[in-house]
Amino acid sequence: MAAQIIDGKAFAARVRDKVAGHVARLVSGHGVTPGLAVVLVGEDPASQVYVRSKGRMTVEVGMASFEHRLAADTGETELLDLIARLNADPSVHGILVQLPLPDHLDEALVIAAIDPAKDVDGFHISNVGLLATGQKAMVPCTPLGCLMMLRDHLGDLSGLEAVVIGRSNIVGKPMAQLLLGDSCTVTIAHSRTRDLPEVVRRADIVVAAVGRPGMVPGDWIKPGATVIDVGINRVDAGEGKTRLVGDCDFDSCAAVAGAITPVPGGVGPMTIACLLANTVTACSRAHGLPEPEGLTA
Ligand SMILES: Nc1nc2c(c(=O)[nH]1)N[C@@H](CN(C=O)c1ccc(C(=O)N[C@@H](CCC(=O)O)C(=O)O)cc1)CN2
Repeated sequence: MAAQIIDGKAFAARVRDKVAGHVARLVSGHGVTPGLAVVLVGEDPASQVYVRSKGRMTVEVGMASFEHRLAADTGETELLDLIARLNADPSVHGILVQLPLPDHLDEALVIAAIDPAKDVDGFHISNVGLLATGQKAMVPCTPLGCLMMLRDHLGDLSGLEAVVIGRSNIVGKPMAQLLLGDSCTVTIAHSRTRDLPEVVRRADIVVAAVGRPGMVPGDWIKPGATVIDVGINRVDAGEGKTRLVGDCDFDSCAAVAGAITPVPGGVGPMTIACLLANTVTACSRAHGLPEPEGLTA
């Protein structure tokens, strides 16, 4: 069986079009322009690329982009002061601090300083709690993107067996909450899980989010299952070059699965599209206006 390839790049473009439509309605109907502030501390090359893409795409959908680039040795007080100013700024509806932060900064403290209503990453403990209790939350962008692709591909997810491999706060745990919210039977597997291959073989939906290149081989996959590969791992491609691979061994998984996301071009592009979706949602909520349809969990 050859799996259907779920084209995250094309899906993300459709999500951005929907966001642009909602932004246009906010601007023309209510005189409100959603604004997203992105804070980058230091010069991590991958983060610089992501932040540049975020700024460009924010402007492309008609929103205001505020970029704050701080030196790698920026102190906690200076960063917290900036967040306090962004929290108080009515033209800023979404705040994102690009991760990872330099080692001397306390990530949990910095995230806790963001106004939960502007926390478009969905990492603030208030949003984590709201999601876990099935209430209206800001939902982390990568899992939200995975959920959108799953719903689009499978329709109703209720009753399906889902296995999430990885228990990070950013992907694994919120992904499991979202799947539970859609009435899947959810298992979170991790490095201590006994007989991981057998656990994964039960799954109608596999979400791999461990950051280990090619860890999931095709013989772990139930025939016809939907495989969402969140891994973005840069590996040696010889001759001084590198290439990106996922957590799943693509060829062997694609031979068994019903559908699979590629790396690159799968989950990755959905992360930024969902950040834009969360920003327009945050703006709508801040102004007591209807939320965009199809862009939330
Ligand atoms: N505050 C946050 N920091 C980070 C997040 C996040 O959601 N919030 N996620 C990642 C990085 N990230 C966005 O910030 C991100 C990662 C990957 C992609 C993407 O489009 N990847 C492409 C490949 C790009 C490449 O060639 O390197 C793909 O998979 O096709 C977008 C955004 C960590 N930090």
